Amino acid sequence: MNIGIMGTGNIANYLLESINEEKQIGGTVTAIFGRNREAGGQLEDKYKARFYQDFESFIGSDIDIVVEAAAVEVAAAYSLPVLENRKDLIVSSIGAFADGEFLEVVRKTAGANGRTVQLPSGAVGGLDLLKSANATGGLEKVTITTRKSPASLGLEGISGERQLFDGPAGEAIRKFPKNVNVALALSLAGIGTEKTRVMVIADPSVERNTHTIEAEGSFGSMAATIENLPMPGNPKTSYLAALSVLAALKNQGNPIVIG
Ligand SMILES: NC(=O)C1=CN([C@@H]2O[C@H](COP(=O)(O)OP(=O)(O)OC[C@H]3O[C@@H](n4cnc5c(N)ncnc54)[C@H](OP(=O)(O)O)[C@@H]3O)[C@@H](O)[C@H]2O)C=CC1
Ligand SMILES: O=C([O-])CC(=O)C(=O)O
Repeated sequence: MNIGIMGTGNIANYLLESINEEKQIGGTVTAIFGRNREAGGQLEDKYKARFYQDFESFIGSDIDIVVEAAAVEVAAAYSLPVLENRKDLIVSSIGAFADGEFLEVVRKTAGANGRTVQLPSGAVGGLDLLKSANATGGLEKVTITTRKSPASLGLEGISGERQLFDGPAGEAIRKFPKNVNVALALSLAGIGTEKTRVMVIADPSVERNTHTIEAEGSFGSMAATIENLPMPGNPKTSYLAALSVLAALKNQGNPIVIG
C-alpha cells in the first residue's frame, strides 16, 4: 500500500515516523502534499517520500490511499478531487463534513468511483455506541465537554478556567476548527451537528486534552472521559488522534469489521 499524506505538521510527522521508520504497518508513505516547502523538504529528506506542492502531481503519483492531516479547509477543498482520482481517503479534519449537503456529495462521489472514505474516531471513543444507540433513532441527547490548556485555544495568561463556548457542534467547529473535530465525529455517528451540544473550556490546570462525552436515549445512558496526552509537536492535538489514523491504515482491507 502506497500512502499519500496531506499536511506536513504534527500528525504527518508521526505517521511518517511510525510507518516509514518503525514499519508499524504494511505500507509506505511515498508522497506528501503541502504548502510548507521547508517542512516538506525536511520530511522528504528524512523519510524518502516525495514532497509535492502541486496537487495534480501528488494525486497522479503511485498512491493507493490519501490521508488528510492538515486542516478543515484542506479536507473541504480536496476530498472530492481525491475520490475523483480513484483513491481511498482517510480524513482527520472531520469538521469539513459539518455541511450535510457536502457530505452527501462526498458519499455519492466515493460510491461512483468505488472508493471508501474513513473518518477515524480521532481523539475520542464511543462512536460505536452512538451508532448502535441511534440505529432506530432512539438516541436523544449527546454532549461533549472539551477542556484544553488556554494556549491550545488561543488564550494566554488567564488564571481560572473559562468557558468559551456552549452550543451546537456545527457552530463549534466554525469557531474552533483545530480543536473540536471530535465533536463532528460524534455528530456524524449520532444525532447530527445541530443536536449535539458542545462545551469548550480553557483550563490552565489541565495538562491533558480532556473530552467528556455524555449520551442518553432509549438504550440508557453513557458517560466517558478521555484524558489525552497532547502531542509534543502540537499540544492542541492529542496523541490518540494520530494513533486513530494509524489504526485506520492498519485495518485497511481487513474483511473483519469490529465495532
Ligand atoms: N479528528 C480528531 O480527533 C482530530 C483532528 N485534527 C485535525 O487534524 C489536523 C492536523 O493536525 P496536526 O497535524 O496536529 O496539525 P498541525 O498544525 O501540526 O499541522 C497542520 C498541517 O496542515 C497544513 N495546513 C494547514 N492549513 C493549510 C491550508 N489551508 N493549506 C495547506 N496546508 C495547510 C500546515 O501547513 P503550515 O505549516 O504551512 O501551516 C501543516 O503542515 C488539524 O488541523 C485538525 O483539523 C486534529 C486533532 C484531532
Ligand atoms: O486532539 C484533540 O484532543 C481534539 C482536537 O484537536 C480536534 O478534535 O480537533
